[in-house]
Amino acid sequence: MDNVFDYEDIQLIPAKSVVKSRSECDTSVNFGGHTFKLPVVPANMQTIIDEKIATFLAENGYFYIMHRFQPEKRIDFIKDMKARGLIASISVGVKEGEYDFVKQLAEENLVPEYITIDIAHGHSNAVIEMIQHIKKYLPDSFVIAGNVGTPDAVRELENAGADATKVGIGPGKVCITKIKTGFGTGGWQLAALRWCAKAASKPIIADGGIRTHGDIAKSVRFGASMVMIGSLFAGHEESPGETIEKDGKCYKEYFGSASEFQKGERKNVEGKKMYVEHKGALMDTLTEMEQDLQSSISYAGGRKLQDIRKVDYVIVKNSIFNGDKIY
Ligand SMILES: NC(=O)C1=CN([C@@H]2O[C@H](COP(=O)(O)OP(=O)(O)OC[C@H]3O[C@@H](n4cnc5c(N)ncnc54)[C@H](OP(=O)(O)O)[C@@H]3O)[C@@H](O)[C@H]2O)C=CC1
Ligand SMILES: Nc1nc2c(ncn2[C@@H]2O[C@H](COP(=O)(O)O)[C@@H](O)[C@H]2O)c(=O)[nH]1
Repeated sequence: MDNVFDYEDIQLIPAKSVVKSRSECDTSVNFGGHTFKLPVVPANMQTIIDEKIATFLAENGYFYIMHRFQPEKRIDFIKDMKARGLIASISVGVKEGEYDFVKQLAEENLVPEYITIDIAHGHSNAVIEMIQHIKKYLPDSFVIAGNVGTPDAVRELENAGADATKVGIGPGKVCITKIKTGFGTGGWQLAALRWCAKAASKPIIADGGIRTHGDIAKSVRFGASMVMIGSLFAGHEESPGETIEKDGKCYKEYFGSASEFQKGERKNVEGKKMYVEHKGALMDTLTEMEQDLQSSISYAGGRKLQDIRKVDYVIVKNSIFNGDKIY
């Protein structure tokens, strides 16, 4: 790896605008055969998404991935989404019971449009075997496999049959993998994304480390088809986490999927819990993301999302925030 950088080390270089209004810029993306309003998906974590939010997102044209931490609810969830004519997008793990679950879906002819294999270290035989198992029993499901952080891993999972790979090991806000293990893409997630995207022949989801809406445009520039975001989606009125009040302010919990709060035990803990300030309605954030991304497209001198891919960039020596708080 030569140039190593992260989101805040990069600025995209503006090109002459070709639109009269930013509202002309189209942020939609085709991913896995469906078109979504934004190249953004809330993280498949228990304090970020639940059945209600998934339904809201699907009804309003946004991509979603339901988490896998209440496995017993997944069958009813898929049935419910199908009954409403909505896309079913679920997560699975790699333990023995998950193989039976996939077979059960096939037997009941319940075919989710998207299945995400959600594993910390996705470059493994366990994930490769699960990809092959899903492709055998549910060949029409679009399989997203992860997480990975190297071109080798991307190639191997694609060759095993994955339709998309998810890149990001350790850049998450509630992640402590980098501290506990010394490994990952934390601190150079954007460069890792570029590295992986160069090797990929199928779409990539950039996962973790997004701290501002501008980071979405940067992810697209460096090869992401979709961007998974946790912390920016935490703390909304609709968010599943517990709400607490402190010094007259409301906060909501956001915890890692490998935290002891998720696992119920202190074993192989690689995540923590934090409280984020209450942010209001989820729809307001999605609307602001869309407006900011429309603006990004206009600065790219384009009309559609893919135009961001063509812009130049510079690596800035100091933090682009110059010590300022982000907001
Ligand atoms: N994106 C990221 O940076 C990270 C995300 N996470 C999230 O935490 C959740 C839990 O992840 P995960 O622990 O994978 O899921 P599971 O707890 O379901 O573990 C999956 C299986 O993989 C094994 N396993 C876990 N880690 C490794 C490893 N490093 N090497 C070899 N085998 C391993 C586990 O066995 P055993 O437990 O016995 O080792 C288990 O059999 C997921 O939602 C994941 O996305 C967690 C860490 C990093
Ligand atoms: N190392 C860990 N990573 C985790 C854990 N739970 C979730 N995640 C990853 O973080 C992103 C969200 O990142 P954010 O910066 O947008 O908040 C999520 O999609 C997972 O990939 C965890 O316990 N440990």
